[in-house]
Amino acid sequence: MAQQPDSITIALSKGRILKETLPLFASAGIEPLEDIHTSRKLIFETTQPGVRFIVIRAVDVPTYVEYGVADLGVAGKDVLMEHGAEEMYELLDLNIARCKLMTARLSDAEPVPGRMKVATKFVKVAKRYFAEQGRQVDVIKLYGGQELAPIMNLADTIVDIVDTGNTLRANGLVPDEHIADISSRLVASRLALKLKDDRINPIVEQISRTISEKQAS
Ligand SMILES: Nc1ncnc2c1ncn2[C@@H]1O[C@H](COP(=O)(O)OP(=O)(O)OP(=O)(O)O)[C@@H](O)[C@H]1O
Ligand SMILES: O=P(O)(O)OC[C@H]1O[C@H](OP(=O)(O)OP(=O)(O)O)[C@H](O)[C@@H]1O
Repeated sequence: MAQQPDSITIALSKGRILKETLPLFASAGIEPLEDIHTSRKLIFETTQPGVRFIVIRAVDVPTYVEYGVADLGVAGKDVLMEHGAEEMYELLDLNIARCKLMTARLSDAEPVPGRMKVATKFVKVAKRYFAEQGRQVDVIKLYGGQELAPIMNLADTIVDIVDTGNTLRANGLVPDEHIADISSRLVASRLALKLKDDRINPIVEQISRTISEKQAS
């Protein structure tokens, strides 16, 4: 379904941040016409004519936005850092899904002489981080459950999201180095900001007000 010139498409990450994202758009008068959590659909018309949501995997949000297929998108800063943020602008810190991107290792791990093996979903972020430190590493790509890698001796260290630290503790790991503070961001395509700013600005301003009110309460 091609985009109408005056329509707005908003790419939402399904998964853990969807539930916290929807009230922010609802405050700007944008609510899905169907239950987004139970439907198998990927496109949802909303209460605002010409504004629709697409609901996709978190890692795919930057792709839809950078190609200008989605005008706006919501994704974690971790996902944006890993993808690279060309052709898009970060408009707002939504202050949801706050966590940290960290390295972690087995609590009884000895220091690694020479090249370190790092397991992670965040290959580019990890390579950049260790390169900046002048440390030699081999990065091993995993798609989840990174905490298993040091236990199984697949890697010496992981780069992963840490929130409560429960997953690390449950697996005998400890957080080590802090790479970045993470939260979800509202991003816009460069094209949409040029061509549709009159439709986008009121949405962004209202969500920004809602975030400020939430922070103040
Ligand atoms: N434990 C956590 N606590 C708080 N925020 C988190 C946590 N884990 C991930 N996040 C944030 O929420 C975003 C979405 O996480 P989610 O688990 O839904 O996606 P994902 O694991 O990247 O996607 P998928 O399930 O499609 O592989 C992440 O990009 C990150 O910014
Ligand atoms: O510090 P905690 O509160 O325990 O949260 C951190 C965990 O949450 C995320 O996992 P997710 O549930 O997304 O699974 P994943 O292993 O597929 O990434 C992340 O990858 C950690 O494993």
